[in-house]
Amino acid sequence: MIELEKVTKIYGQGEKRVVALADVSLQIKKGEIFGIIGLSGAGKSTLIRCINKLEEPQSGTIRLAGQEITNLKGKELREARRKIGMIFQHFNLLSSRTVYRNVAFPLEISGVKPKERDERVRSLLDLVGLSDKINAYPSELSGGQKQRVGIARALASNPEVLLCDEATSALDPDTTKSILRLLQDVNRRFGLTIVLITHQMEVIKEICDTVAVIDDGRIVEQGSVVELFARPRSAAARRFMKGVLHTEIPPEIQERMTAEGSRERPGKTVRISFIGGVAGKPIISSVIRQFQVDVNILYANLDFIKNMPFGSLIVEITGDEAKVERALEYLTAQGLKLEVLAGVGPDS
Ligand SMILES: Nc1ncnc2c1ncn2[C@@H]1O[C@H](COP(=O)(O)OP(=O)(O)OP(=O)(O)O)[C@@H](O)[C@H]1O
Repeated sequence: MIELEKVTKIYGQGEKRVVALADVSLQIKKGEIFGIIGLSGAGKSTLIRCINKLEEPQSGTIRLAGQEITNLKGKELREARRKIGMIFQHFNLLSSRTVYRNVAFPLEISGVKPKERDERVRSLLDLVGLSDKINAYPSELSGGQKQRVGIARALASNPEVLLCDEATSALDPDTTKSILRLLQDVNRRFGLTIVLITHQMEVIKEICDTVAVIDDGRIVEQGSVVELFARPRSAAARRFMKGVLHTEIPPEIQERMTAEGSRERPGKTVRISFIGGVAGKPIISSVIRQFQVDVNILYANLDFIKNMPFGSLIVEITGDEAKVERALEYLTAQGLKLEVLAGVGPDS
């Protein structure tokens, strides 16, 4: 749906030269929710502004639904832009217009007849759950309600793509969730492609299918969200995930792992990470039964990435050394990721 090939955008010259995007290539598929995550100044806004041609890259190509937009002008550019809706961090509503007239605005500009316009505005406000605020002014709305108006307005001209520029960054966590649910809903209902830029990994984890990590103007990693969480390759991705997944070993467990005499029998302390289906299987009890080892759970954490269970357990597996080894092999064969944190002989 959207393809970027070696897009480079440079601001300024000489000492003031800033490479905001360096050789950025991305492929965003029709109907997916694609997240772009990066720190402040990484180049996210520049990227999204290049996609709707508010910025002109120095080199590279950008295609939207197969059409190269880089050289479009006038009527053709307007037509292409109509395929793209956009929502913003600070909503960008017109303060002197009511909710109804904010949503009607793009339809007025494109000359949609009053009756059709009225029907469309009312159905959009119904979709975003704001029918009761139809005559309110933006100043009378909460942040979440303002963003709902923004979404209704962006959808007014039936776009194929919705660009979201830090759309939930100004909202509290509960409101963020409700806005993300709404975006997911419109994505599913209309097959709308959503491109979302954010610095919040929670947002990526909650609704994105695919993610690209941007760092200092470069895409350092891209792929499915589940894959990113299971096996982050870049330092930037790992940094973003730290606060989200609680995979850090709690200090109490660290202490226990290093304390003398904490383990009476030989064994290993292992971190087991899992994703998806295995979460529903009784793997631990199978290990105990099949290999006659003891399993002591020291720490457990279960989370969800887009409704997919994702978790980690820290366990002590003790018993006969060969059986412990076989138990670990069995766990690996079940598709679990194992990391030995400490172990073999009894602590003494
Ligand atoms: N109009 C401009 N003129 C000069 N430099 C710019 C301009 N716009 C952005 N930059 C620079 O380009 C780099 C990328 O900026 P950009 O706004 O795309 O980052 P960002 O990831 O969106 O950051 P934030 O999350 O803070 O909005 C930054 O170093 C920024 O200072």
